[in-house]
Amino acid sequence: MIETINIHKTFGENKVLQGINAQLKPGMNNLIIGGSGSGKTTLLKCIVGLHEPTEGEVLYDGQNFTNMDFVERVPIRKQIGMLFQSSALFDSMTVEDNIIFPLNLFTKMPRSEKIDRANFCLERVNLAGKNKLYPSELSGGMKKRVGIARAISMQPKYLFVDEPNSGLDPKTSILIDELIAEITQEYQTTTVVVTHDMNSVMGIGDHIIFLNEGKKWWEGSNKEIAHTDNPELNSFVFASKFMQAAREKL
Ligand SMILES: Nc1ncnc2c1ncn2[C@@H]1O[C@H](COP(=O)(O)OP(=O)(O)OP(=O)(O)O)[C@@H](O)[C@H]1O
Repeated sequence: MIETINIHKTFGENKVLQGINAQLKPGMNNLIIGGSGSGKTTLLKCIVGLHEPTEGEVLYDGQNFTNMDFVERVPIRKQIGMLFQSSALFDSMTVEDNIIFPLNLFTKMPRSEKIDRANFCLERVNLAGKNKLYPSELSGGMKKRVGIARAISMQPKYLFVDEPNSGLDPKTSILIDELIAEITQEYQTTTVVVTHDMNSVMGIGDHIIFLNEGKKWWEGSNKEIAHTDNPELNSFVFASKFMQAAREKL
Protein backbone atom coordinates (compact mmCIF):
# COMPACT_ATOMS: atom_id res chain seq x y z
CA MET A 1 0.00 0.00 0.00
CA ILE A 2 1.08 3.57 -0.66
CA GLU A 3 0.11 6.30 1.79
CA THR A 4 0.38 10.03 1.38
CA ILE A 5 0.44 11.91 4.65
CA ASN A 6 -0.43 15.60 4.66
CA ILE A 7 1.21 16.29 1.26
CA HIS A 8 1.65 19.95 0.42
CA LYS A 9 3.30 21.23 -2.75
CA THR A 10 3.85 24.90 -3.41
CA PHE A 11 5.38 26.50 -6.51
CA GLY A 12 6.24 30.10 -5.60
CA GLU A 13 2.95 31.57 -4.35
CA ASN A 14 0.89 28.79 -5.92
CA LYS A 15 -0.30 26.32 -3.26
CA VAL A 16 -1.02 23.42 -5.61
CA LEU A 17 -1.49 20.64 -3.03
CA GLN A 18 -2.84 21.48 0.40
CA GLY A 19 -2.61 18.53 2.78
CA ILE A 20 -3.45 15.36 0.84
CA ASN A 21 -4.00 12.28 3.01
CA ALA A 22 -4.72 9.18 0.96
CA GLN A 23 -4.22 5.44 0.83
CA LEU A 24 -3.60 3.74 -2.51
CA LYS A 25 -4.38 0.09 -2.29
CA PRO A 26 -2.82 -3.05 -3.84
CA GLY A 27 -4.79 -4.97 -6.45
CA MET A 28 -6.91 -1.90 -7.10
CA ASN A 29 -7.16 0.75 -9.77
CA ASN A 30 -6.74 3.89 -7.70
CA LEU A 31 -7.88 6.84 -9.81
CA ILE A 32 -6.90 10.44 -9.13
CA ILE A 33 -9.45 12.66 -10.83
CA GLY A 34 -10.30 16.35 -10.89
CA GLY A 35 -10.50 19.35 -13.16
CA SER A 36 -7.61 20.82 -15.06
CA GLY A 37 -5.08 22.39 -12.68
CA SER A 38 -6.49 20.66 -9.59
CA GLY A 39 -3.08 19.10 -8.86
CA LYS A 40 -3.46 15.52 -10.09
CA THR A 41 -0.15 15.25 -11.94
CA THR A 42 1.64 17.15 -9.20
CA LEU A 43 0.38 14.62 -6.65
CA LEU A 44 1.48 11.71 -8.86
CA LYS A 45 4.92 13.29 -9.28
CA CYS A 46 5.21 13.78 -5.50
CA ILE A 47 4.35 10.10 -4.99
CA VAL A 48 6.99 8.79 -7.45
CA GLY A 49 9.66 11.28 -6.38
CA LEU A 50 9.72 13.45 -9.53
CA HIS A 51 8.72 16.32 -7.22
CA GLU A 52 9.70 16.61 -3.57
CA PRO A 53 6.68 17.62 -1.43
CA THR A 54 6.98 20.99 0.31
CA GLU A 55 5.58 19.27 3.38
CA GLY A 56 4.33 15.78 4.23
CA GLU A 57 5.45 12.24 3.50
CA VAL A 58 4.90 9.35 1.11
CA LEU A 59 5.09 5.82 2.51
CA TYR A 60 5.59 2.70 0.40
CA ASP A 61 4.44 -0.28 2.43
CA GLY A 62 5.27 1.66 5.57
CA GLN A 63 8.72 2.81 4.39
CA ASN A 64 9.18 6.57 4.40
CA PHE A 65 10.13 7.27 0.76
CA THR A 66 10.24 11.06 1.21
CA ASN A 67 12.98 10.89 3.80
CA MET A 68 15.18 8.57 1.73
CA ASP A 69 18.14 9.77 -0.32
CA PHE A 70 18.67 8.82 -3.98
CA VAL A 71 20.48 5.55 -3.22
CA GLU A 72 18.02 4.47 -0.53
CA ARG A 73 15.16 4.97 -3.00
CA VAL A 74 16.62 2.62 -5.64
CA PRO A 75 15.01 -0.62 -4.32
CA ILE A 76 11.58 1.07 -4.36
CA ARG A 77 12.19 2.68 -7.77
CA LYS A 78 12.94 -0.79 -9.17
CA GLN A 79 9.42 -1.83 -8.18
CA ILE A 80 7.80 1.13 -9.94
CA GLY A 81 6.41 0.97 -13.48
CA MET A 82 5.40 4.25 -15.09
CA LEU A 83 3.49 5.31 -18.15
CA PHE A 84 3.42 9.05 -18.58
CA GLN A 85 1.28 11.13 -20.94
CA SER A 86 2.98 10.89 -24.33
CA SER A 87 4.02 7.22 -23.79
CA ALA A 88 7.57 8.65 -23.67
CA LEU A 89 9.04 6.01 -25.95
CA PHE A 90 12.52 6.60 -27.33
CA ASP A 91 11.99 7.27 -31.04
CA SER A 92 15.45 6.06 -32.03
CA MET A 93 14.96 2.65 -30.38
CA THR A 94 12.93 -0.33 -31.58
CA VAL A 95 9.90 -1.49 -29.59
CA GLU A 96 12.03 -4.30 -28.12
CA ASP A 97 14.83 -1.98 -27.04
CA ASN A 98 12.30 0.40 -25.49
CA ILE A 99 10.87 -2.45 -23.43
CA ILE A 100 14.22 -3.75 -22.22
CA PHE A 101 15.45 -0.25 -21.38
CA PRO A 102 14.53 -0.53 -17.65
CA LEU A 103 16.08 -4.03 -17.55
CA ASN A 104 19.36 -2.60 -18.91
CA LEU A 105 19.19 0.13 -16.31
CA PHE A 106 18.33 -1.92 -13.26
CA THR A 107 19.37 -5.55 -13.86
CA LYS A 108 22.32 -7.65 -14.91
CA MET A 109 20.14 -10.18 -16.77
CA PRO A 110 21.70 -11.81 -19.83
CA ARG A 111 20.40 -10.31 -23.09
CA SER A 112 18.57 -13.54 -24.03
CA GLU A 113 16.56 -13.34 -20.80
CA LYS A 114 15.76 -9.69 -21.46
CA ILE A 115 14.45 -10.59 -24.93
CA ASP A 116 12.33 -13.38 -23.41
CA ARG A 117 10.89 -10.85 -20.97
CA ALA A 118 10.23 -8.36 -23.79
CA ASN A 119 8.43 -11.08 -25.76
CA PHE A 120 6.33 -11.98 -22.74
CA CYS A 121 5.38 -8.34 -22.16
CA LEU A 122 4.59 -7.78 -25.86
CA GLU A 123 2.37 -10.83 -25.87
CA ARG A 124 0.64 -9.55 -22.73
CA VAL A 125 -0.33 -6.32 -24.49
CA ASN A 126 -1.31 -8.13 -27.72
CA LEU A 127 1.66 -6.89 -29.74
CA ALA A 128 3.54 -10.16 -30.19
CA GLY A 129 6.07 -9.98 -33.03
CA LYS A 130 6.25 -6.17 -33.19
CA ASN A 131 9.76 -6.19 -31.66
CA LYS A 132 11.64 -4.56 -34.52
CA LEU A 133 9.22 -1.73 -35.30
CA TYR A 134 10.08 1.85 -34.38
CA PRO A 135 7.64 4.11 -32.47
CA SER A 136 7.03 6.19 -35.62
CA GLU A 137 5.54 3.06 -37.22
CA LEU A 138 2.93 2.60 -34.44
CA SER A 139 -0.54 4.06 -33.90
CA GLY A 140 -1.27 6.05 -30.73
CA GLY A 141 -2.98 3.04 -29.11
CA MET A 142 -0.07 0.75 -29.99
CA LYS A 143 2.38 3.26 -28.49
CA LYS A 144 0.40 3.22 -25.24
CA ARG A 145 0.50 -0.58 -25.25
CA VAL A 146 4.27 -0.56 -25.79
CA GLY A 147 4.45 1.95 -22.92
CA ILE A 148 2.49 -0.48 -20.76
CA ALA A 149 4.74 -3.37 -21.86
CA ARG A 150 7.76 -1.34 -20.79
CA ALA A 151 6.08 -0.34 -17.52
CA ILE A 152 5.51 -4.01 -16.61
CA SER A 153 8.91 -5.28 -17.81
CA MET A 154 10.35 -5.07 -14.30
CA GLN A 155 7.30 -6.88 -12.86
CA PRO A 156 6.42 -3.81 -10.81
CA LYS A 157 4.61 -3.78 -7.53
CA TYR A 158 3.45 -0.21 -8.16
CA LEU A 159 2.11 1.02 -11.49
CA PHE A 160 1.64 4.74 -12.23
CA VAL A 161 -0.19 5.95 -15.29
CA ASP A 162 -0.80 9.59 -16.22
CA GLU A 163 -3.70 10.20 -18.62
CA PRO A 164 -3.62 6.82 -20.39
CA ASN A 165 -6.35 7.84 -22.82
CA SER A 166 -5.06 11.19 -24.01
CA GLY A 167 -5.19 11.31 -27.79
CA LEU A 168 -7.01 7.98 -28.18
CA ASP A 169 -10.43 7.29 -29.65
CA PRO A 170 -13.11 6.05 -27.18
CA LYS A 171 -12.89 2.40 -28.25
CA THR A 172 -9.10 2.24 -27.99
CA SER A 173 -9.33 4.08 -24.65
CA ILE A 174 -11.55 1.34 -23.28
CA LEU A 175 -9.08 -1.35 -24.46
CA ILE A 176 -6.21 0.46 -22.71
CA ASP A 177 -8.29 0.82 -19.51
CA GLU A 178 -9.17 -2.87 -19.61
CA LEU A 179 -5.52 -3.78 -20.09
CA ILE A 180 -4.50 -1.68 -17.09
CA ALA A 181 -7.27 -3.25 -14.98
CA GLU A 182 -6.29 -6.79 -16.03
CA ILE A 183 -2.65 -6.18 -15.17
CA THR A 184 -3.64 -4.74 -11.79
CA GLN A 185 -5.73 -7.83 -11.08
CA GLU A 186 -3.19 -10.36 -12.38
CA TYR A 187 -0.10 -8.93 -10.67
CA GLN A 188 -1.92 -7.33 -7.72
CA THR A 189 -0.14 -4.05 -8.44
CA THR A 190 -0.96 -0.88 -6.57
CA THR A 191 -2.08 0.99 -9.67
CA VAL A 192 -2.50 4.76 -9.65
CA VAL A 193 -4.10 6.37 -12.70
CA VAL A 194 -4.47 10.12 -13.22
CA THR A 195 -7.41 10.85 -15.49
CA HIS A 196 -10.28 13.15 -16.25
CA ASP A 197 -11.92 10.63 -18.55
CA MET A 198 -15.35 9.71 -17.17
CA ASN A 199 -15.34 6.47 -19.18
CA SER A 200 -12.27 5.37 -17.21
CA VAL A 201 -13.85 6.51 -13.96
CA MET A 202 -16.98 4.46 -14.55
CA GLY A 203 -15.11 1.54 -16.14
CA ILE A 204 -12.19 0.86 -13.81
CA GLY A 205 -12.59 3.21 -10.84
CA ASP A 206 -12.29 0.80 -7.90
CA HIS A 207 -11.03 3.57 -5.66
CA ILE A 208 -11.36 7.20 -6.71
CA ILE A 209 -9.82 10.30 -5.17
CA PHE A 210 -11.34 13.55 -6.40
CA LEU A 211 -9.10 16.59 -6.08
CA ASN A 212 -10.44 20.12 -6.10
CA GLU A 213 -8.30 23.22 -5.54
CA GLY A 214 -5.44 21.07 -4.27
CA LYS A 215 -7.53 19.28 -1.63
CA LYS A 216 -8.98 15.80 -1.43
CA TRP A 217 -12.62 16.71 -1.90
CA TRP A 218 -14.19 13.27 -2.14
CA GLU A 219 -13.17 9.61 -2.05
CA GLY A 220 -15.14 6.52 -3.04
CA SER A 221 -15.80 4.00 -5.80
CA ASN A 222 -17.38 4.17 -9.27
CA LYS A 223 -20.50 2.62 -7.74
CA GLU A 224 -20.86 5.61 -5.43
CA ILE A 225 -19.67 8.50 -7.55
CA ALA A 226 -22.94 9.20 -9.35
CA HIS A 227 -24.93 9.26 -6.14
CA THR A 228 -23.19 11.88 -4.04
CA ASP A 229 -24.53 15.28 -3.12
CA ASN A 230 -21.09 16.88 -3.37
CA PRO A 231 -21.71 19.85 -5.72
CA GLU A 232 -18.12 20.19 -7.03
CA LEU A 233 -17.90 16.45 -7.72
CA ASN A 234 -21.31 16.45 -9.40
CA SER A 235 -20.35 19.32 -11.65
CA PHE A 236 -17.19 17.39 -12.65
CA VAL A 237 -18.98 14.06 -13.18
CA PHE A 238 -21.96 15.46 -15.04
CA ALA A 239 -20.09 18.03 -17.11
CA SER A 240 -20.80 16.18 -20.35
CA LYS A 241 -24.22 16.04 -21.99
CA PHE A 242 -23.83 12.28 -22.29
CA MET A 243 -23.36 11.86 -18.53
CA GLN A 244 -26.29 14.20 -17.87
CA ALA A 245 -28.49 12.08 -20.11
CA ALA A 246 -27.26 8.87 -18.45
CA ARG A 247 -27.88 10.25 -14.97
CA GLU A 248 -31.42 8.95 -14.75
CA LYS A 249 -30.23 5.41 -15.40
CA LEU A 250 -27.34 5.37 -12.93
N1 LIG B 1 6.98 22.48 -12.27
C1 LIG B 1 6.04 23.40 -12.01
N2 LIG B 1 6.37 24.67 -11.73
C2 LIG B 1 5.42 25.60 -11.44
N3 LIG B 1 4.10 25.34 -11.40
C3 LIG B 1 3.70 24.09 -11.66
C4 LIG B 1 4.64 23.04 -11.98
N4 LIG B 1 3.95 21.90 -12.20
C5 LIG B 1 2.64 22.22 -12.03
N5 LIG B 1 2.50 23.51 -11.71
C6 LIG B 1 1.21 24.19 -11.45
O1 LIG B 1 0.46 23.38 -10.58
C7 LIG B 1 -0.93 23.46 -10.88
C8 LIG B 1 -1.49 22.06 -11.02
O2 LIG B 1 -0.89 21.41 -12.13
P1 LIG B 1 -1.12 19.86 -12.42
O3 LIG B 1 -0.39 19.56 -13.69
O4 LIG B 1 -0.79 19.07 -11.23
O5 LIG B 1 -2.69 19.83 -12.65
P2 LIG B 1 -3.59 18.67 -13.22
O6 LIG B 1 -4.73 18.52 -12.29
O7 LIG B 1 -2.77 17.44 -13.49
O8 LIG B 1 -4.07 19.33 -14.58
P3 LIG B 1 -4.37 18.74 -16.06
O9 LIG B 1 -5.62 17.90 -15.93
O10 LIG B 1 -4.63 19.97 -16.87
O11 LIG B 1 -3.18 17.98 -16.52
C9 LIG B 1 -1.04 24.33 -12.12
O12 LIG B 1 -1.42 25.62 -11.70
C10 LIG B 1 0.36 24.34 -12.68
O13 LIG B 1 0.63 25.54 -13.36
